[in-house]
Amino acid sequence: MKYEKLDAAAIDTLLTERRLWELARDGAAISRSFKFRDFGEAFAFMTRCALIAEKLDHHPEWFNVYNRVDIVLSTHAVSGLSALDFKMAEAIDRLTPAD
Ligand SMILES: C[C@H](O)[C@H](O)[C@H]1CNC2=NC(N)=NC(=O)C2=N1
Repeated sequence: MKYEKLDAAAIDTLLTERRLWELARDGAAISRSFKFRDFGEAFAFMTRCALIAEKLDHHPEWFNVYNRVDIVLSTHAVSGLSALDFKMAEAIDRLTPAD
């Protein structure tokens, strides 16, 4: 397996570098919500996320309504979090100004 399941201590450490994300699903995922001016901006953001997802071969679970995008990251192959989720979160954070 290329990416292994992270333990709670490793997750805690990585979360300190990813302040805008929070643990979800009992520690099996991380999540962050985004708000944009309108649907066009939200969808443009999702398009950029999709390109990252394809590049990393790691795909978000997400929900969009109008200007809101909720993202949940989890590694299905390990039924929990792997380093790839944090790599993806970091890349997504770089798309948006810190809010
Ligand atoms: C075959 C392919 O590499 C796998 O199915 C990838 C695709 N994208 C993925 N995305 C996520 N979030 N978790 C996975 O385990 C995963 N696996």
